[in-house]
Amino acid sequence: MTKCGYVSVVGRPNAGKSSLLNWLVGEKIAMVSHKANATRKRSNIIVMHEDDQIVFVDTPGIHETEKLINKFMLDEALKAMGDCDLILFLAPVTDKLTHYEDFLVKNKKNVKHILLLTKVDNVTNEEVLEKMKEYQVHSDKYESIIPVSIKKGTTHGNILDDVVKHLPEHPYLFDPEIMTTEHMRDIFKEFIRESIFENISDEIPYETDVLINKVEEKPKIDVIKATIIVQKGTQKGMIIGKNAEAIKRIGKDARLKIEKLTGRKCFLELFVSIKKGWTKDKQGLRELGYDVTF
Ligand SMILES: Nc1nc2c(ncn2[C@@H]2O[C@H](COP(=O)(O)OP(=O)(O)OP(=O)(O)O)[C@@H](O)[C@H]2O)c(=O)[nH]1
Repeated sequence: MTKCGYVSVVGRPNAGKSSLLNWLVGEKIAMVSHKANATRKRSNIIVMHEDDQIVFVDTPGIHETEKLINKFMLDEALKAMGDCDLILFLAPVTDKLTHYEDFLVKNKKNVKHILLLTKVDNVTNEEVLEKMKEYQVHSDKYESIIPVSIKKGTTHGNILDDVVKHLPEHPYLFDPEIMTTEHMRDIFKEFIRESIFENISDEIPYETDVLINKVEEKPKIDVIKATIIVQKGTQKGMIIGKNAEAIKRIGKDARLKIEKLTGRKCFLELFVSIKKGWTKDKQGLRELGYDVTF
């Protein structure tokens, strides 16, 4: 009998969740960003490990703030934690234990979890061992503790073998041929958002979102039209940039990512539109495709 189950990837913003998932999948599907809070919506990422199937649920970082968009993110993270068979808790090696201890309190259903110490390339081996010793006070709570470095490339096998050990015997939940249950449109949207984060400094990227207006598959090329939504005119100016240089860079970066994923040529046309206060407005969030239920 095959093993198959849901695994939530949880940790504070910037803990390295998307990087880890990308690395495990070996394809650029989950969104990676240098800034916190880039991952807003949950997405399933399916990894076949030998004959077993792992369904990773990417969750936003757990944190509390005032803005509605952030409340939604916390809600999603907690929902994912309660519903899964296993949690991978990511703790950057330089973090104090407090984030992990907060998580233990929030993990009300006591879902089994593996503790991953991330970014271990930032410190010496002695410091890694020292941190692992600190976590020993909680050794009755986690299944195992694994140091990870995406930069140095610790072997995937260890993590996936360990994950599968804790999954139930179950038939596949998804067709093994598909990498993700996310609609292609959602992936294109994430690529464009990621390119905004990479090209625009400041707080602006947090106040933008992207709508995919149209995807048309022509015989030799995919034509994608998308709108970047901002809150104010000044932000629109920043996104477009002097002589439209910024938006050209965003468009080019996003197009290359899309072409790499689909293996096809792509024509990406970007528009910018102003929609005041969308991060605080439930209807506005719904229109952007967020499933707001609270
Ligand atoms: N040195 C080092 N940096 C890493 C490693 N893994 C991730 N990073 C960096 O850490 C930053 C955050 O990584 P992400 O994968 O976007 O983090 P996240 O937890 O998904 O962040 P949110 O989406 O904001 O919740 C990026 O700049 C990564 O390049 C690692 O193993 N070593």
